[in-house]
Amino acid sequence: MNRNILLLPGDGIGPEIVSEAEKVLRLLNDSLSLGLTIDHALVGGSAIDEHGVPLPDVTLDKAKASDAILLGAVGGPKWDDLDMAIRPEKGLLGLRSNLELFGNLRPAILYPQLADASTLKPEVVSGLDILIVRELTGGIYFGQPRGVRVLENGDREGYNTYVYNETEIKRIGRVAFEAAQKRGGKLCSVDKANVLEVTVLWREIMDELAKEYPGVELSHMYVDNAAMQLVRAPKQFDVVVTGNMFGDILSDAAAMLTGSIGMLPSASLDERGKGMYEPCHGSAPDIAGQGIANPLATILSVAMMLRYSLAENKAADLIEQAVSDVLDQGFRTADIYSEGTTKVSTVDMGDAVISALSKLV
Ligand SMILES: NC(=O)c1ccc[n+]([C@@H]2O[C@H](COP(=O)([O-])OP(=O)(O)OC[C@H]3O[C@@H](n4cnc5c(N)ncnc54)[C@H](O)[C@@H]3O)[C@@H](O)[C@H]2O)c1
Ligand SMILES: CC(C)[C@H](C(=O)O)[C@@H](O)C(=O)O
Ligand SMILES: [Mg+2]
Repeated sequence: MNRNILLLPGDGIGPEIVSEAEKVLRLLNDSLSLGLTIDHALVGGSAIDEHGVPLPDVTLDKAKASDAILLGAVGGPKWDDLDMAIRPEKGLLGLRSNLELFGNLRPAILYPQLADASTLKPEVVSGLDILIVRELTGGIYFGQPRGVRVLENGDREGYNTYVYNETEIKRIGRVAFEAAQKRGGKLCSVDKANVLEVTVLWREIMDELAKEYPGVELSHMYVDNAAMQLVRAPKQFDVVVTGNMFGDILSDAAAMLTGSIGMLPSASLDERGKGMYEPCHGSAPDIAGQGIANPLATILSVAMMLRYSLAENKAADLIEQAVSDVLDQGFRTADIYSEGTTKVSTVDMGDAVISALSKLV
């Protein structure tokens, strides 16, 4: 069966990490005869430089025609002064909304070999395995009206709208309940229902859904407490479900529990399981071009792609095993380096995964 995979390297470290992930994908494609056709396109700042817009029609058309997409990262100081409507980030947001990728899965798993790399005490994070389910196409990111206006007194006022309708809450809720059902059976819904009406509705709907999933134990937590609990006792969580902005923030915090944001992959899925896969981190302009970025989050995103969009579970398992083997061998990029391990570059880390994978296929 032929499947089309679109690679969108993007900006900053994006091209560096996506080319390591591409090596992994090509090796598996060849050795397991996965029938994947791999194409590339521009998004974000690189698309602005070439086409004047962050999401050119040619990229969107290719994305719509593909079976799965792998994205590196977008953005960087070069484009920070552009109008909001044409910033690189709009390219990513446009892909998410045009493809209706509302269900964002961000698993934070601590590889035991990295217990020392986390800034938290090993006993706090060892064995950590949590899943953040973030709503990705609604909330304050997309609510209208939005903008900056001038008031009668001449003051400028910025405004955004935090809005969720029942349908949007229900569909992300179902993704989270179903994930919890397959995992540890615990779901924590994170909101700000003590202040924001939109999240009062969110909480009501999660309670209604809970009746359909008797095997899942639902709890609620305010987002400020959730941020604190994530660093105090993260292992109390199994699945966390939350809105777009809270999920963005909490997943970066969760990333540090795993040692580095360079370890956190993600899947963004539509109703039918078509997906875009990307590391949770950004384009890291501070280290771009130095060849030191950690490619593992992107490589692990390929594993999620194989599992969720391509039903190639064996290939996905092999990638995760290879990553674990490489960590066992002591290879570390700078962000996860600790004494006694071997510091390697982005390309060396990619090569180490390829070499571990070659022994497994
Ligand atoms: N999905 C995306 O495309 C995405 C996500 C987040 C931020 N961004 C964009 O990226 C740009 C930079 O944002 P930021 O600095 O706030 O966040 P960032 O995630 O790019 O970087 C934060 C810190 O983490 C480090 N880091 C990130 N990824 C790493 C990796 N793979 N290996 C080692 N270290 C890594 C960076 O060096 C930096 O110190 C902005 O333009 C932002 O809008 C894009
Ligand atoms: C770049 C930005 C639009 C994006 C977000 O806020 O969703 C990023 O931070 C992420 O976590 O994927
Ligand atoms: Mg983010």
